[in-house]
Amino acid sequence: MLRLRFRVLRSLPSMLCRFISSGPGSSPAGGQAPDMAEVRNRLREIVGVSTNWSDHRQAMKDRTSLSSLLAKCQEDLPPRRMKDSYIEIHLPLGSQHGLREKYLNVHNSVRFGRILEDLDSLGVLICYSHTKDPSLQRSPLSIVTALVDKIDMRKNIIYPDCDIKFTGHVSWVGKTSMEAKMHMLQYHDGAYSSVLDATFVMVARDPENKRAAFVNPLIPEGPEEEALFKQGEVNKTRRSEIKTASLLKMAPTAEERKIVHSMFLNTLDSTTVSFRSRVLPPNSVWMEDAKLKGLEICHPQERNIFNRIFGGFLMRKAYELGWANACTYGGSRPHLVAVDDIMFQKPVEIGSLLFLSSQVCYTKTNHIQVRVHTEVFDSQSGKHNTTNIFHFTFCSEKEVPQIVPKSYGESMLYLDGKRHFDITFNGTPAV
Ligand SMILES: CCCCCC(=O)SCCNC(=O)CCNC(=O)[C@H](O)C(C)(C)COP(=O)(O)OP(=O)(O)OC[C@H]1O[C@@H](n2cnc3c(N)ncnc32)[C@H](O)[C@@H]1OP(=O)(O)O
Repeated sequence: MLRLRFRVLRSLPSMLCRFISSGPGSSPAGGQAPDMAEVRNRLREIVGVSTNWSDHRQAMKDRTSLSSLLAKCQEDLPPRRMKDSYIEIHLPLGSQHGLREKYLNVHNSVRFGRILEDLDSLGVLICYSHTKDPSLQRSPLSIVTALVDKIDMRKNIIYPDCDIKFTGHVSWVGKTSMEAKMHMLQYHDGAYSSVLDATFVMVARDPENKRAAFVNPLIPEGPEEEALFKQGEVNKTRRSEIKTASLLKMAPTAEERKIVHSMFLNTLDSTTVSFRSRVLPPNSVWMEDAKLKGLEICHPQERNIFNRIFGGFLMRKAYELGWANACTYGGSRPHLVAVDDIMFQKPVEIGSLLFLSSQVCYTKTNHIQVRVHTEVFDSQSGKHNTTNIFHFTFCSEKEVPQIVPKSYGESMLYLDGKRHFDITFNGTPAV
């Protein structure tokens, strides 16, 4: 897999105000950059949201008047450089005991769902920094998360009592969309080392979040930035190719058809001459028995700055359900290897009933590929609408049973899971 490293900008000073950390714990000496609370406060200021749910209608009305400030075309907006959006944020787990509780899991590690929430907020702030117009107090743009393209884990262990640092910047820009690259590092044994690299795609909308809005162009400076920008173009093309070849639109490849048929033959009952008698092979689990479901009532507390459900909250809930499914399936504690292609297809409205459904869809040795599908129920139309699809790759402590599809639909889920798994390990689906 192509892994571009971002060295030049890491040394740039933080763009925001500084805090000083105090108290014992595994923290580097000296000042600290802003924390996550500061990120969220900054986002509230940029958008101008109400802090009380009872005022949200008025706040939304106030934002509507900002529509006249939107650019008519991208060329009207001044270009930005990567360093204009560079941000460094600290999560002082080493020094702030109170904060640790929020992040701690029962395995004395960090809750990854919380990290997903932080990355989402940070990604949005990075994009607001890219599009910042210094002459305006509030941004007319509503910037939403469209996609988590990839999160690659570099370490299995995240210590709950050592400081964490996030860095990130806009790495590619389209007309109305922006790619944000973020890195998470942890301070341990006297130095910061990489924990994960993430790539998110954010989309700019008008103040009412009804139509797309132009964003400032990005001018890469120097060979490293040019390579990052080119990679953004490659990512866009890859995404569109994957979308075109989706099993929801196209038949599987010849190789994939062979895989499915061989699994089918492997489940036929050799004592009967029937296509219908199916027998589960040893050390296997039928796919229909590897689901775990959940429900969330979407309360105002989980709203984002645009009065919809916060994308990070959706990711945390989906991740935790997916993790629980992998844990039940594998019978031991799984750790996350990669997250890829989390799609935010539709906003989730406050008050929605959110149905989450996780499915183990592919396995290999001790790896488990889990897909989580979320949908909302519209009580007026009686219809369910898909809002998100999440893909997580986990690694279990021991070898796991093989997942076996029974129906044609399950076979497609299996192949889709395999494609995601192959992307994680080979950088491309092995089709
Ligand atoms: C604390 C604050 C955090 C706030 C963050 C959140 O919580 S946000 C909450 C979670 N997220 C959401 O609710 C978003 C839900 N999804 C949506 O509303 C919509 O699907 C969307 C706005 C993302 C996209 O809508 P449309 O598909 O109609 O957009 P449209 O076709 O006009 O495309 C606009 C631009 O987005 C890009 N685009 C759209 N979907 C994309 C995807 N899955 N992956 C990559 N890029 C995508 C297009 O290429 C285009 O870029 P170019 O114009 O450059 O070619």
